[in-house]
Amino acid sequence: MAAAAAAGATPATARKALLTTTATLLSSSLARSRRSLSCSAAAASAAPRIAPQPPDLLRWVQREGGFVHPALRVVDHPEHGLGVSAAAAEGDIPPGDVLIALPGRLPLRLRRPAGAADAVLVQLADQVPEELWAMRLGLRLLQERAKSDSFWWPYIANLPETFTVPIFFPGEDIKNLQYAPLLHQVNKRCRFLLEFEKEVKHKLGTVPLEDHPFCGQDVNSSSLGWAMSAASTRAFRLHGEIPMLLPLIDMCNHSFNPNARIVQEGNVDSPDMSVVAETKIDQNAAVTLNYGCYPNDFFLLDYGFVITSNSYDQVELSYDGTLLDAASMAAGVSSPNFSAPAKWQQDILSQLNLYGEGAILKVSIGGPEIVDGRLLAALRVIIAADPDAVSGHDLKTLMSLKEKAPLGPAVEASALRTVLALCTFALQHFHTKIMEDEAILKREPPLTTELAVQFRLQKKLLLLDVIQNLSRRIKMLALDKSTV
Ligand SMILES: C[S@@+](CC[C@H](N)C(=O)[O-])C[C@H]1O[C@@H](n2cnc3c(N)ncnc32)[C@H](O)[C@@H]1O
Repeated sequence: MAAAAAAGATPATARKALLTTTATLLSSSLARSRRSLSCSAAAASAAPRIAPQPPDLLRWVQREGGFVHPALRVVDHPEHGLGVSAAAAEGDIPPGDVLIALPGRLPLRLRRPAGAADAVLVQLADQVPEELWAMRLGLRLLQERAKSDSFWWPYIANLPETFTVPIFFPGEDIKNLQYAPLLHQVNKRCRFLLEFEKEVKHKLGTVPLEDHPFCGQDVNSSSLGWAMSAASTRAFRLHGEIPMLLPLIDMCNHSFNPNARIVQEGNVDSPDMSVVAETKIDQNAAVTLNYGCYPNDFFLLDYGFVITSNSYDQVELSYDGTLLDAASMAAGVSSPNFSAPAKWQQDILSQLNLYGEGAILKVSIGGPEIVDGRLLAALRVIIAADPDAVSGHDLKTLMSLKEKAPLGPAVEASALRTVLALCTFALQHFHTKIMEDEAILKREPPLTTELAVQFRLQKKLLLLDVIQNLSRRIKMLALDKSTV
């Protein structure tokens, strides 16, 4: 098991290319029928908008046949950027009231090709791996952003000019994350953008101007990064379906205890989207949606923010026999055999998908489970070392921390102590101490530093929480034993 937190960095060239402000206007004959795709690096404070004085988004939605509750306003939130709030003096909004409704033509998404330019765009989108769905939608956004007469211009003009996602972090702050799984994802995205820039340039090099999806404008990793980030920070994928951008609805900020939810009606080709009050919304209160119950890796990578005390946050580990032997030895297990499990143990590990071909070795600590069920079951089974003791228990029982000591208090205490050792190993992989991180944050560093340091601090605090929780359980086991 390799503890995951370790420093690494995005290749300098990748970062440089993404941070370079680039906007190359090509043929002057098209200059009046298109808008610049210029992008800049992450801002130090709340992001400015694409247009310095953007049109009123709320009025545009109403003009185009949408509904906006009369109490709603778009307001600046000191920490979350713009947001939707209920105005004072309009009275509370009762649960069930419709807050925003968008007719089917307002959501922006990839569409069936309606011409040669669309066909080229779809061909480009087909080259993007499914996991980077935000880039596919981003291409469509970039297509509309390039047009001077886009139907969606009032929406696009209100989009942030910059994003605080880590692909735009300066190199120092990428290093400041100190957490290998996220560094891996950031590197992957940066590399993809650089490669994709080449593919896009190659493809568009032979496309006639009238079929060019970006009105003849140059597209580089910087503008592609802007588009991917605009989509990942704002798109909704309801019921796992095609992602889409929902004007105005995407001004609502996130909360794990939201007071509103999105409802989708109509058919797939013309979805009618609305936001409905889930609870009473007080005057002046922000309208919030739940973006999902995910770890901070997801929120930082896709949305550019970190949630403190996020109960869904996790530290990722890789199931590895050698490290587990070391951890269980540190926990006082006399002769652990994680590196060489017996045949009957191999069978159970295979059922847990931790052994054999196609095994998924990624496990986690933290989140609602506290200890990944697959990891906990593996620890219990290997430490028990007795097939008869294990045989009477199903996998569900072995995977649950709620099941108190299914294989007896001695096995349980050793398994939990092994997790404690893993937490300690993981803590040691961070280069800084909690107190150092807290001191950095007190000095109010630049936003990207703050995000990186807050991200790693939250991981460490999570590990400490798990250590405290498991220590309590081990004490209880000892008490139970002495009572017996
Ligand atoms: C769908 S947009 C919401 C509108 C956005 N605040 C704006 O200014 O356009 C999502 C973005 O809002 C910000 N945001 C939303 N919820 C947040 C929260 N709970 N904490 C911090 N930032 C938040 C993040 O920048 C995120 O990428």
